[in-house]
Amino acid sequence: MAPTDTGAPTPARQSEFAPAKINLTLHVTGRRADGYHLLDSLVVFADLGDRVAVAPDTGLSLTVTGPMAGGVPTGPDNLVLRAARLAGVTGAAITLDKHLPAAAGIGGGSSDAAATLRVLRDRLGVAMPAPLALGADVPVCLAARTARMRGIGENVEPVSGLPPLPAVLVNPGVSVATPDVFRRLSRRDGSAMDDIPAFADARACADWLRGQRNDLEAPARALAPGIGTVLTALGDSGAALVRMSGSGATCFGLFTDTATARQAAGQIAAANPGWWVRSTILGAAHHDPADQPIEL
Ligand SMILES: C[C@@](CO)(OP(=O)(O)O)[C@H](O)COP(=O)(O)OP(=O)(O)OC[C@H]1O[C@@H](n2ccc(N)nc2=O)[C@H](O)[C@@H]1O
Ligand SMILES: Nc1ncnc2c1ncn2[C@@H]1O[C@H](COP(=O)(O)OP(=O)(O)O)[C@@H](O)[C@H]1O
Repeated sequence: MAPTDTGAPTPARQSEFAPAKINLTLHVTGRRADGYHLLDSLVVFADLGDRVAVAPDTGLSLTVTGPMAGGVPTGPDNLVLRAARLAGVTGAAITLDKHLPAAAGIGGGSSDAAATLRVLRDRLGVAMPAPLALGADVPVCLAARTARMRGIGENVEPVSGLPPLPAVLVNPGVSVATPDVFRRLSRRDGSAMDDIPAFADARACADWLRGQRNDLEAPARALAPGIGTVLTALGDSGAALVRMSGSGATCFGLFTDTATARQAAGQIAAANPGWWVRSTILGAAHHDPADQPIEL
């Protein structure tokens, strides 16, 4: 690994939080000649996620641990190793502690890649490569703060004025492949998201969001009908707004207070033992005190 910019000794092991990404909205507004879709999305981050730790070593290696490690690739295809290679790193022992479901529309892999790039840049002085090469979601995950994402994902504009949003995330344990969901879109020329106002509170934000969309929700539901069951369960639990994130299958419910969100999560989890259910706060950038502030 390259030395730090300051010339100070490189610390032995550095770690970084990789928060879950939630698309509060996801409008598909066009399609490029190469098949990638133009998006307009309000993206927030949760206070739960994975953790990437990097220690200097002679070769490049990855160990995947944690409750959601099952099924996550451990070889060169893992986005953490792809990120390290893209940054030109050849000597690092990386540990990925996995808490987010994979292929779930909450950017687990993209956020892991972004956290790897952040730890390499901010703690270890490695030059930042162009993140889009790792996936359309990686630029916004690099910012790891509330943002409006446009283009295919490369245009990331910080957004302020969102209150912290108490929420429940639910994944029914079915994974849907992102390309399959985009392929099933019935139209690709939807309207852009409305301009984002400042919100007095979580209810005002939920009210505004009701007038926006996730255009991938209908095609994902057609591929995985279980998504509809999750949305119904969240709606029945008293959420002010329910929607799918990204290309699914994870859905979120927004609540007006944390206690109600926690109670709803408990009820949904008890009734559906196979589901991944978590209460969280969305939109408060980086709850992890170990992390550095991120500049866009
Ligand atoms: C849909 C979104 C919304 O935030 O989230 P997820 O469902 O993945 O969480 C992202 O755009 C996903 O980003 P990411 O998962 O990094 O996508 P990539 O690896 O670049 O692309 C996977 C595939 O998705 C399709 N794709 C992705 C992004 C985009 N703007 N247009 C597309 O058509 C393409 O078929 C591409 O081959
Ligand atoms: N670190 C990682 N964590 C999760 N999935 C990964 C990782 N690296 C590569 N992948 C692959 O990336 C795909 C997309 O994963 P992920 O980013 O979690 O989902 P999504 O794009 O739906 O938000 C998965 O199918 C998985 O095989």
